[in-house]
Amino acid sequence: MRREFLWAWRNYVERALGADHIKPISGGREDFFVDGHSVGLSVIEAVDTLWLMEADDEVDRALRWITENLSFDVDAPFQVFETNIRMVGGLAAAYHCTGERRLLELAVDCADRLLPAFAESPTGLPYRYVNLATGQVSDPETNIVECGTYIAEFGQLSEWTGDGRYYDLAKRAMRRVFDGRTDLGLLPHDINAETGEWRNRQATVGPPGDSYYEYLWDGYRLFGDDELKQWYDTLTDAILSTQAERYASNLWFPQVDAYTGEILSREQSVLAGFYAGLLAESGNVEAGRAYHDSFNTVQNRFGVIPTFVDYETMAATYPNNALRPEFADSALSLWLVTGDEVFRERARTHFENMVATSKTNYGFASLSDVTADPPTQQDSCPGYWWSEQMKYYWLLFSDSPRFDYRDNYLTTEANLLRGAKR
Ligand SMILES: O=C1NC[C@H](CO)[C@@H](O)[C@@H]1O
Ligand SMILES: [Ca+2]
Repeated sequence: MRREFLWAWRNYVERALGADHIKPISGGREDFFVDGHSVGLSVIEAVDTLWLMEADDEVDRALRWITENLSFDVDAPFQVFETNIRMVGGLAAAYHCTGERRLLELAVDCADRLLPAFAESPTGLPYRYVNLATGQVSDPETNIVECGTYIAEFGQLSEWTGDGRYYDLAKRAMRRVFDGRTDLGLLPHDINAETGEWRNRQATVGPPGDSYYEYLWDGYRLFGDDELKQWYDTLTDAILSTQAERYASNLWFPQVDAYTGEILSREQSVLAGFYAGLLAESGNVEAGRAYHDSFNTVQNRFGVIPTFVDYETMAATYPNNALRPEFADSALSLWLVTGDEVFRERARTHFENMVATSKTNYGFASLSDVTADPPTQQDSCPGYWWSEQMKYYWLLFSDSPRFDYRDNYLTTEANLLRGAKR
């Protein structure tokens, strides 16, 4: 795992250093946040993984690029949610691992440029975009993930700086979402930031519902906020009692109408696989195990889990897979909670199948069709690959001396905010 990661890293450094993404087939460069202007996303995503792998010369090289090149003074709209979980979170994790103060300053600078999206909103639900140079906000047509996935990173900044603004703004948005729950205790997923009105009826544990639930629990775990736990418990009780479905002896979470509970779709997103780990972390171990078992059935059937599978037919309704990490994410969480070797076996298969299907000339490629023989590749490697699955595999198999296996925390982008042992 370490050899594969460092091989891909060295190719990135040689061919695309500073680009948000490397194009792993052609060796080219690709922008993520803003067309025509990269901010070194893959460097920021890779730092804590390199550190945990004890590749300290590469950590130094990454820090050198960041301190010499990274600036958020960019006159363009950045997506608030993605900028937080990737850039604020990545810099915060790099600071947690290395203690390099400049990284904290950059994380705070980035977060400060995101704040107008919250402060300008009449409801406290953040706009989706903000211009990092001018503070101009845009797009109120948002969802509960992009409104409620900040408290881990923002709360950590409040703790480190003593400025409670970050935590308060993140929590205010989460409260507004929670206050909109239906009589069934379920949440639709699309919402208008200016009016607070729901824009749809469908509830999902997949995107764009997923990390709202994740961060309610994480905010409680990280900062001891019992109110967040109450909100999490209320919503999770409703999901387990109303949304869960046992089908062909597997546990699934179909999309349902938040007001009536009627099943709207039996498609499951590969991203929903994170939920198995969250359930286990929050005390619902059997449900977490059962949901991971369900996705393991899909991994065994396809080799690489398709972006969407219909669990009634077990057909891939959307056959691509952009190197999605969630099955490995929840395998690590379940292994940390239960110690059960089965989760390491499943993660090993996930790793081996990824290498067999995604490895290409200069790195690892997203797949356009996992059902093709062999699966077809796309010339793109997402930033989360550097932060997520390679870190999950490493932690599962390395017994890293730099990671506190008993007391730790990884964000939804696998940024390490607790548990680095320097
Ligand atoms: O929470 C997230 N959602 C989408 C990406 C991984 O699929 C990643 O950015 C992160 O894990
Ligand atoms: Ca995630």
